[in-house]
Formats: sequence, C-alpha cells, structure tokens
Amino acid sequence: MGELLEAVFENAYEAIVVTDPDGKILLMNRSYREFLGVDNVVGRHVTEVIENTRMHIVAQQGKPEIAEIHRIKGQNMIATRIPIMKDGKVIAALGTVMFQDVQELSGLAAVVDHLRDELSYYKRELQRRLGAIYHFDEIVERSPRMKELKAFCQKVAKSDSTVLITGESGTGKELFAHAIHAGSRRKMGPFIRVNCAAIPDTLLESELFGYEEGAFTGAARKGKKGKFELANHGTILLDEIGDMPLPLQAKLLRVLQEKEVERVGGVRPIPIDVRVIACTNQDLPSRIREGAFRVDLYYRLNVVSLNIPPLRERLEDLPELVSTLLKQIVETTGVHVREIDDAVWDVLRSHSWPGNVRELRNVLERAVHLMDGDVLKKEHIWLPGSGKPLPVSPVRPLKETLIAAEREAIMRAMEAASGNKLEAARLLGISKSSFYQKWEKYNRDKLV
Ligand SMILES: Nc1ncnc2c1ncn2[C@@H]1O[C@H](COP(=O)(O)OP(=O)(O)OP(=O)(O)O)[C@@H](O)[C@H]1O
Repeated sequence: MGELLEAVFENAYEAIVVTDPDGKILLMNRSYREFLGVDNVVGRHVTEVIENTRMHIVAQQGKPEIAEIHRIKGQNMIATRIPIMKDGKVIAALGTVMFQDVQELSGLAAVVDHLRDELSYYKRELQRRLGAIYHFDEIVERSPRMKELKAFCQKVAKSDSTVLITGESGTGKELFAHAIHAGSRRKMGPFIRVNCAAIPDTLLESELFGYEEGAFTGAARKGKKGKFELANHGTILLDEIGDMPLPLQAKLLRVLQEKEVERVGGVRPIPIDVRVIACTNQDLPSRIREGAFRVDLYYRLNVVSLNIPPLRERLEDLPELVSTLLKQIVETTGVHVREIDDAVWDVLRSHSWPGNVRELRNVLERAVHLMDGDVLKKEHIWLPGSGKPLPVSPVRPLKETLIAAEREAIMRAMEAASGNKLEAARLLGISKSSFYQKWEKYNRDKLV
C-alpha cells in the first residue's frame, strides 16, 4: 500500500506538495518538480521553491483555500491548499495545483458568462411574454373600497390559495389577477390566461389539458401540452369561468382536487403545481340554480373571493383613473392633453358606466381623437344613451375605417347590453365564441 501510494503520488497529473506546519517541504511530486525545474526540495522552505505560495500561511492559520488563482512562472494556475489536522492541531499542509492553463479556463468562463447573460435575457423575455403585465402599482384606487380591496389582494397574493374574482365587465378583474401573480412567490413562473368563452367548446378540453399523439382520429397530430402544463410552477387564469361547459367543469374539479392533469388520449396523469385564479362577470350562484354550473366546483374555486365594485359605486376613483388612462392613450396617440374642462367632470360623473373602466378608456380615446387643440371639452365626450349622434371622425383608409367600425360596433353592443357579453353577441347576430374572439382581438391588442 505504501509503495502504491508513493507511485500514485509521484505520477499524479496534478502538482502536489506537502509541507510541515512551519512550511518546510515534506513531499513534492514529479509533476510539480518538473514544472518548477527543481530537484532535492525536501526540507527547504516552501517560499524558497514556489513563488507566490501561501502554503506556509495555510499551515499556520489552519484555514483551507480552495481553487484560488496562483501565478507561477508567468502562468495563472488553480491552487487548492488544505491544512491536515490531527487532534485539533495542524500537522501538515497539502497543496495541489492544476496545470491546465487558466487561459483555457477563462475562455470557458467567458462562454459560461455569455450563456448566463443570454439565459437571463430569455428568462426576462419569456417572463414578459408569458408573465404578468400588470402589478399592484398599476391599479389606480382612491375610494376606500378599492383601497381595502387592493390591500387585501396584496395579502392574498402571498398565499397560494385559489382565487375567484367577480365583478362587472371592465372593472379590472384581469388586472387584479395579473397583479396577484406578480406579487406571489410564483412571479418568476408563467402566467397563462385562458378565456373559457372564446374557445369553442369542442376544443376547450384539449386546449386546457393537452392531447397525446394520435389522440385525434384521421390526423397524425403530434401531442401537445395543455395550458395547465404550460402554467406549471406559475398561475393559470381561467377567464369567463361561468361559460365553461358542464362536462369540462367535472374534469377541472378533478384537476383541482388531484393536482394532476390527464391529456386527451393520455393514459397516465401528469402532476402539476399551478395556482388557479378564476374570473367571471356572471352571477355563479344563479348559474348553479340554473343547473349550468357545478356547486362543488364553485366551492373549490371560491376559496378566496374578490368582488370588484362597479365604477358607478366608486366615482372617487374617476379623476385618478382619467389621468392614468389619458397618459396611456397619449403614449399611443401622441395627442397632448394640457387641460380638462370642468364641465367634462360633470358629464363623466353623471354617467352610469355599464362598461366600467374599459368603457371610460374608450370614451377618453374617442374624445382624444376628436380634440382639435390641447383642451379636453364636454363636446368631445360621447356617451351611449345620451341621445346625441356619434361624432363623425375624419376620413381614413378603408381598411382602418372597417377595423375601427367593427371595434366601435363591438363596444357599442357591449354598452347597449350593459356589459353582458352574451346579450352583446345576440345584438350583433354573431355566435358567442365569435363575439369573444373579436372582443379579445380589440381588447388584447391594447393589453400587450
Ligand atoms: N383600477 C384600475 N386602474 C387602472 N386601470 C384599470 C383599473 N381597472 C381597470 N383598468 C383598465 O381597464 C381595462 C379593463 O380591465 P380588465 O380587462 O382587467 O377588466 P375585466 O374585469 O377583466 O373585464 P372583462 O370581464 O370584460 O374581461 C384594462 O385596460 C385595465 O387596464
């Protein structure tokens, strides 16, 4: 064993040196001697043999030094120095030096640094694309009810509970859902939103839970992850949950209970770690009474419930909301609003705001387009139900005009239907999912 150890020591690729507690060399292997171009070193003080050495210091202080850069003969080496202890006292120090030129290593380190930079860039990008786009700071509140609600939400965000957010259309449910995710421990994870009403019933199951290869007859489609799997370690927002078809409600309930999903055509369940936030502007208890919503799912979702009050019940928020929304509108339109006439406030306060903050935003956007100077006046404000004709806007290219007209029609239908989307779809004579798709198109464009 002794001979074997000696041979291993002598032939090791790394340079090895052992000193006594005073720094006198006890052993130095061939690799090290050849590198230094020395012989007969045993008994000499380490500082006489190795330049810039710290072996004697490590032997004295008893503190190891791991993977330190050690410059010898004009080259940077990687040195590790370890005190050898016995009965609490240093009896020797062991030093190893890696000969690989550090140049190579620093090249590698530069590659790693570069990859790390790229990785954090992509993480940020992904976070921007998948993650929450609103934070609590962006939620405007002045009224006591909204202040209280926001404070409560900030607490809720820290927990991992399922949240049910209710409130009329345009009150800011989605805004709160984003902020809850952004304020939670999952904030670095994905934020995936699914509008349960915009996806045709037949596709919703595979959208939510994914499907396995060959799950659909006739098509050799490759398997696909569902939104739940995509939201793993993050949050899923199930928007318009009140519109989820009953058979899917049963499946969703199982997912919430078991914390695992089963893809369409799949055989084994996939464990998931997802926080669920559900939103609706429907009255779920009455949907339950109609037999359209499962009571057990309602209780599963309603662990923490948040009800966002309509704008007409918190008009104190108006001035701050107008100023925030105008700032956003100005950013996209470039129109400057220097002043708002007092009469504007009377008009805004007297309206019932069935479309809530979203409607306020639309009204302001229209007004800004109609302004000719930099003062926002009463005549620029057009409110549905006011009996006044919609102001005529200047001639624009046909494509733009058609898009604007469709958007206007959607908004007016929503206003006429007091924010009830099913009723708005009926007024426009289009299907529910087609309405939701258009609604998404015109509202999402602004969000992202
Ligand atoms: N308190 C608020 N502060 C700032 N902006 C707000 C506030 N509430 C709502 N908004 C804005 O109003 C618009 C509508 O909000 P959001 O989409 O969150 O409403 P919603 O309740 O989810 O609507 P829907 O039920 O129709 O989906 C968004 O542009 C949002 O930024």
